[in-house]
Amino acid sequence: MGCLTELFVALSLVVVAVYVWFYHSYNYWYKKDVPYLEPSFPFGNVYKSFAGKQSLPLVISDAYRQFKGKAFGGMYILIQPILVTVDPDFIRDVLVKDFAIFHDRGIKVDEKEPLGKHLFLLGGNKWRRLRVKLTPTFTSGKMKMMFPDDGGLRPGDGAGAAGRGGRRAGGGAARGGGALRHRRHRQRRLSASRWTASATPTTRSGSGGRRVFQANAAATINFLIRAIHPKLLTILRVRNNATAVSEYFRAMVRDTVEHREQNNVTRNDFMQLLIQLKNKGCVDSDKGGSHTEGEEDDAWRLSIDDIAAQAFVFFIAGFETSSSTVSFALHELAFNPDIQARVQEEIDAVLKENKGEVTYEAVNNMHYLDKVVAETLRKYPPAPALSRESNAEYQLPGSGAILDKGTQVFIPVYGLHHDPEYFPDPERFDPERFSEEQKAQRHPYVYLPFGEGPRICIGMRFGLLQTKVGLTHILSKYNIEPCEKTVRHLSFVPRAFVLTPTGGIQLKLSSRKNV
Ligand code: HEM
Repeated sequence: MGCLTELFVALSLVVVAVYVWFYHSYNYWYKKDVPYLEPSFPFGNVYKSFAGKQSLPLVISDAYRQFKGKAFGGMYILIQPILVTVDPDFIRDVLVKDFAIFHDRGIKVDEKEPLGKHLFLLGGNKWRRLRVKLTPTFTSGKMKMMFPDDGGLRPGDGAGAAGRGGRRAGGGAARGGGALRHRRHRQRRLSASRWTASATPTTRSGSGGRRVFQANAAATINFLIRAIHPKLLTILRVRNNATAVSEYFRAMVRDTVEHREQNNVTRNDFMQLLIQLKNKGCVDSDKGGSHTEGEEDDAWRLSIDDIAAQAFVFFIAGFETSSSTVSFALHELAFNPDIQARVQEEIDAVLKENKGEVTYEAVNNMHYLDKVVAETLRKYPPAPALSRESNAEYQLPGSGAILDKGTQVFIPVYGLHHDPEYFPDPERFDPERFSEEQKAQRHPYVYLPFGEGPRICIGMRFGLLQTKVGLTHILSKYNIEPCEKTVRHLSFVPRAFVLTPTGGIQLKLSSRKNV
């Protein structure tokens, strides 16, 4: 009995100590005189995210609406104070002017995870050096090179591992009409995600890729423990669910490299460029021959694990983002038949001029399609928030407050894109928001689907290209309409980091018999 009482007293003391510790932490923004949202024990301001009701980037975008009128505001992920930017001038400072202080994302790299050392996660000099090496893999010359001579990127054209292990999908899947489902693949159904996976050269099959995106409770718990203190992950020996994915990916990259090197196979894809970085430390110039982009860098050739990590990030960053954009665009076009007709008219005219071929130049000549994609990325930004971390103390603009070193700063992209001050009637789908006149009237830092500054999405041009090529192929052959299962106003999966529609997107495709 005595023992039980002691245990009870000890437990009560622990609970009280934790409570006091949390409440003490919740004074952080108050003491700095920074406007903040009132936190509640123990989740701070992210209960909805913890409970699986709303994703963290969307919780942050809601906070943006509450801070509107101020330059920034503070909130808490459990007890971790984070700053949300509101004023577009301040956003420009964080992303560009004061990049030297905010060059990292504040996401810790797991040193034991070989695939973790990729461009998105690395910080400081490691990031800078890698970014310089990888930038030449995304030139317009390289993009062009990835177009096959017979009419552009298509489902199944992915090459490399995708060609060997992947199943061909898409092409005839929706022939004669059918429903388009985003996220799940069934035979005879056209899948936007399957299409972009095959254009990114590292997939064995769509389902392998899918595992990377499986959002689950374990990932959320991992994230929250990290928010209390990153070291707790090591102390508690919490492994994220990445191990199986990591092994799968590394084996696939090793197989592909070995296959190409042993059989002298070369292909026009990212993997080939990564192999050049492994063997020479730089990629061949767009001019061909022995020219290289930059000097050969013997001191740092990428290791096989380095290239696996980059292939992995190209896949995760390029797969769901572009395929969701195709799906979201088709969803909006189904409900806006006049816009659909106009974009189809443009596609038909440009393809006619190009003898029916979907070439790099043809896609770049589709100016209305460009606006449709831009408006899709406004309404549905695949990355609904950006993050940065301060690496030094920082004077907050128009305030006496100093941001401490190591504070995470979030830029609420979704909130900005849905702010009626910048995009009147934000739920309306209107590509004309991206006419030259309207763009010139807007602050440039309120539209950030690819981020901005030196850390802007490195694959932006490729992402836009594969999205437009996908839409061109689909819209040149099919009319898109809502079907009985279509939901007009989409909601989003709460545990996903990339904006993902709950229940997928379901639409009716019917053959355009007149073309
Ligand atoms: C519609 C398609 C895409 C969207 C909306 C998108 C969006 C983004 C965003 C918002 C960021 C963060 C930028 C920042 O923090 O300022 C990012 C980073 C990145 N993206 Fe993309 N992305 C897309 C396609 C791609 C593709 C196709 C690839 C590669 C093949 C790619 C590779 C990357 C990489 C490696 C980074 C990290 C860059 C760095 O930290 O230096 N993305 N992307």
